[in-house]
Amino acid sequence: MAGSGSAHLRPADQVVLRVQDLVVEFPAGGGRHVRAVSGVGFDVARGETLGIVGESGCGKSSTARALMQLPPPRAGSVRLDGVELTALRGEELRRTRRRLQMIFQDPISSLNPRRRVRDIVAEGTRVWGLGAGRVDEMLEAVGLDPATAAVRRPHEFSGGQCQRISIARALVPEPEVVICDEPVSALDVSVQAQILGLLEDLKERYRLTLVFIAHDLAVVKNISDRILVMYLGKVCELAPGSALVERPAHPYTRALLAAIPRSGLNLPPADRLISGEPPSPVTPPSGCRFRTRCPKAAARCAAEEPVMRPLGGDRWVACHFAEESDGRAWGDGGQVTPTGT
Ligand SMILES: Nc1ncnc2c1ncn2[C@@H]1O[C@H](COP(=O)(O)OP(=O)(O)OP(=O)(O)O)[C@@H](O)[C@H]1O
Repeated sequence: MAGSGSAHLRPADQVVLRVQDLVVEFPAGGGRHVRAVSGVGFDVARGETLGIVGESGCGKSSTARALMQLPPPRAGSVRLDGVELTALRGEELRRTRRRLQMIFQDPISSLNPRRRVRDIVAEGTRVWGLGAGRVDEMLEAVGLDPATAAVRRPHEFSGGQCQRISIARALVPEPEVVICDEPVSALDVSVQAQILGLLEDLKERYRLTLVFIAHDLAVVKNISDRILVMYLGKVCELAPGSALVERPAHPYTRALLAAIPRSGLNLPPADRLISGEPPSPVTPPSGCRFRTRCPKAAARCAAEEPVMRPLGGDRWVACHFAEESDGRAWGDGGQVTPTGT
């Protein structure tokens, strides 16, 4: 058990997706392993949008793929409506996975360039035996004209339009949960807002539950009901979106917020809050993984790994020294030391 604890998980009957003690590993040469995800746990209520944020390499995509069982995690539990996905194989897994679909970061490379849009979006209708009318319905739902869009190929569309096609393809199998892995990161800022708005509309219209992954807290803060912050393969904070933004408890969350221009918080400039790269997940620091970059690190942080503990108001944090704060308390100019020092 990797230390994040399970106290922050809700009873299973209140959630549609429940993830517990998730571990994802990759071979790192010389018989060693990268533990990309190290004991992550969270749950998502039906109709909720859970944002997952953290720097590049913190394990967001590995978590997303493990939810889909692509590939199955090294350890841990992923329950969809109480069904343990990690225990399913073959046809049973394929059938259950229909209810869980994914949208990827790079819309252009995730679409087969040789196929016409109708065939790309229709993939799910053939696999799942759904009527072809679903293709036109989904293209319309994402704001594309089926009459003209369906016969064209991906290279004839802009990045934003390609992401609309990806979203249509993901919605064809009538999923309950959609995992959006950095769906706007590759798009122009002007297009990002349109795609975010579209996802929110589709969520309402098709009663979807969303897991929304981004490295940029500015992107998730407006669309997430709750936000989970990851650092080096672990959860460090989980809270309702507004509370997390207004009263960040974990020093790492504060650093992420400080990186957002005009965040409204009285935080020191981003470059004073966090610097350097995260340590390697092959050899993570002892105790708290953030301690090598944390301005508040103390001896206890190296000796004892913090577990998730409640702060009230459905806020949870894995930090020995996190306190109730309205954000202003952070304006003390704390200096994050570079990695490895
Ligand atoms: N196929 C792989 N083989 C080896 N290591 C991997 C593999 N995929 C991911 N990793 C490593 O696992 C860790 C987590 O990567 P992951 O892609 O899940 O993070 P992320 O937060 O999604 O980052 P990004 O936004 O850059 O994709 C990183 O250290 C990464 O180098």
